[in-house]
Amino acid sequence: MATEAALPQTAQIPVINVSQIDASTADKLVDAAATFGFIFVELESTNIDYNDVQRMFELSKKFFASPRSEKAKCAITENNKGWSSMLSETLDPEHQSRGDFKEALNFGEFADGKAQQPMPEALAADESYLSGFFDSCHNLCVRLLQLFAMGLKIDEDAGGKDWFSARHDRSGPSGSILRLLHYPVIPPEAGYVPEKDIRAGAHSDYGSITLLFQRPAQEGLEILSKGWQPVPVHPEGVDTTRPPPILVNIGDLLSYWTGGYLKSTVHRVVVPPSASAGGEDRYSMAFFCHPVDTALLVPVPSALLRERGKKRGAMEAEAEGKAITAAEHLKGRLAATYGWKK
Ligand SMILES: O=C(O)CCC(=O)C(=O)O
Ligand SMILES: [Fe+2]
Repeated sequence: MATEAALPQTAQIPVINVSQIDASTADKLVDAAATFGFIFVELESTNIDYNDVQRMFELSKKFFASPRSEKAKCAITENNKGWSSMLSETLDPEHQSRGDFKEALNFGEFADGKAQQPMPEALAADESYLSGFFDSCHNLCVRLLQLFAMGLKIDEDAGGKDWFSARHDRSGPSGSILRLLHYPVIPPEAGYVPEKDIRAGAHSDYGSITLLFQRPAQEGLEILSKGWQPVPVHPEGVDTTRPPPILVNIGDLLSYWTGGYLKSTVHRVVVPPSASAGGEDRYSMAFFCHPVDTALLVPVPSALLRERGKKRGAMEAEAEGKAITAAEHLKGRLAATYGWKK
């Protein structure tokens, strides 16, 4: 359920401190998610250590710099795990000959510190470290899901603040993915055209919530809100000497689950014109949090949604006796994107 957020031209995505699990933080998060679908979360207010973010970016660089033949051994498969390069479906065919605009490495859930997919040679020694970072991202998502549940005023007798997190408890397989992204610089002689050289095509994310880690001075993300609006790495009011805040956005599944109340906002990546004159490669990292595959997307028992929600998404499906699971929701979204058979 991708929508265009009602973000006024001049509005800023709010920056929220999530160190407290309390009603005021919860209300701020839900407000931002219902208005913009995007929220900045102060990194220092989370369980994630900036040294780990930086080390992850070092590992990412190391992997993407490794020989193509090695990366190809971990090529992405239908389970959405592995390395993909130049996602051609996101690019205008007239630009195909330019080569790679973007490559990515997706890690699914680890089990006891072990990847459940071919491990790239360049990262083999860091498998348990990557698994630990995956866990930290998941734990932050659990905290955010608790805050969302509080802000939505989920009925206490139905599970209250733990209603979403109980459905993201890692008791079974899930679609959660940790993704490393690399956008190589386009050489100036390639005739860079900012409006055409889209590095990641317009899309919305599939899962519950996404954490996006951006690097200082590596802008490029834009969100669709009455036209394309650039998203800064350091928003106004956050000193550039501080770690960039984590950008959190709502995915299609959580939007579907809440009848569209929380917005899954369309976004894309361009490399700003200033980068055209010999800029640097852009690296980013995303953690896509999904419920366990078996979670049934029934209407959220929320006082706020009963009051303000629309009979859409999970609310409509339930009324028709067609509630789907998280796995079915994801399968539908992947099939729509990659043309894989349902
Ligand atoms: O690289 C970015 O900044 C955004 C990536 C993204 O939106 C995605 O992978 O879903
Ligand atoms: Fe995205």
